[in-house]
Amino acid sequence: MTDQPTSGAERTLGGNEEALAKLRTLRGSIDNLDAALVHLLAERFKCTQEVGELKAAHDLPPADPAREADQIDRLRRLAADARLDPAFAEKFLNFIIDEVVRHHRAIAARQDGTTEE
Ligand SMILES: O=C(O)C(=O)C[C@]1(C(=O)O)C=C[C@@H](O)C=C1
Repeated sequence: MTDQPTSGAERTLGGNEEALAKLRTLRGSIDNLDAALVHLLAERFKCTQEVGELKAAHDLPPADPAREADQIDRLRRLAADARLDPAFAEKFLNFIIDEVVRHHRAIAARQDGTTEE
């Protein structure tokens, strides 16, 4: 017996038990991978929080474009090897770094006694 369908795609598959089972297995893996991504991002932001504090303490600028260029080159190569679209990998990294730089600016502003945001 199959559990009740829980989404539109599951309802559409209806009585196709084989396809339904495959979809559910794949979605289980996707959920595990999404959880891993959240945990990895949380660890990354813990590190960048410390970098932000270090930069503010030593009056370093929040962003380091040369470092970013190296990271983008490296990630694009890794993506290509992994058969992931390098343009997507670059966009994803830039999205994360933009958020990190926003945090760095807020840390620096707090340290200067000013309020940013
Ligand atoms: O390595 C740094 O200097 C950081 O602040 C971390 C980080 C990143 O998130 O990887 C963020 C901003 C910089 O422009 C470069 C890299």
